[in-house]
Amino acid sequence: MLHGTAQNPSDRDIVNFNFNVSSIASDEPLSCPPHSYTTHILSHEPLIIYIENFLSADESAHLLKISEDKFEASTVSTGTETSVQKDIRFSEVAVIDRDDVVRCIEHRARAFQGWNPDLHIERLRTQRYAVGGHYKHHYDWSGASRVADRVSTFMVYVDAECEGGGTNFPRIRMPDVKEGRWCELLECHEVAGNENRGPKLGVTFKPITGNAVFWHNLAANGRGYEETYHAGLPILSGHKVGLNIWSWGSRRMG
Ligand SMILES: O=C(O)CCC(=O)C(=O)O
Ligand SMILES: [Fe+2]
Repeated sequence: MLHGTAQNPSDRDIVNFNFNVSSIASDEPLSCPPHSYTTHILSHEPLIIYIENFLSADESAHLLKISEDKFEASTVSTGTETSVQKDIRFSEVAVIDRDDVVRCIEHRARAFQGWNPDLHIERLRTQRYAVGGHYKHHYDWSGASRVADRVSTFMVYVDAECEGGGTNFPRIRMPDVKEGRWCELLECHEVAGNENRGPKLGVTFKPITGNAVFWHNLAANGRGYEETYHAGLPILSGHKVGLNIWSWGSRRMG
């Protein structure tokens, strides 16, 4: 069991956590339809990879359908108390059933990370934001246990019909955006005459339906990356539905 304080506020059910209970998706064999996606490395340390077409249109539609009657107000937790605090997190969360479509998405997330036998996928959740919805800056790793933690995150955009609502990492440097396609995927606020001032700190991923951002939460020595501090920025118009895929693994303290 893991004991301690979850910094990620949503995770009351993870605090008393056991790898053999239902919060972790098992990895029974199944046959999944072929699927391909495109990856772009944004950062090596911490590893951050942008994934285009992580979900097919059919998978996104299916996730929305099975989530619809399960959404509940998102909560935050201080370790001992769990409550709705809309100034910190204003959204709804649905813990979704593990049908075959969902299990194929779990399977894709495991395969992406190299089929590591020590890696366990937490039950998938969708998260819905309406206008004004947001999630203030936080870490997905908890640091509460020396044994295990959320080693990685996929933030998947299931339905992103919105202005605003980007996923913001204030401590990550902007890549060089003069060439390539980064400005399709990231907010690029070019200031005229600013070309020589070097890379800007702070990256915001645009929410684009079907795409995902993947990152490592822990360094090789078990330290939680402070650079993974991130937020779901407020929705200015429209709505956003995300999918959280968190992988648990052992935390080796160096
Ligand atoms: O909605 C987002 O862009 C980020 C959500 C998030 O960070 C989380 O659910 O842990
Ligand atoms: Fe997060």
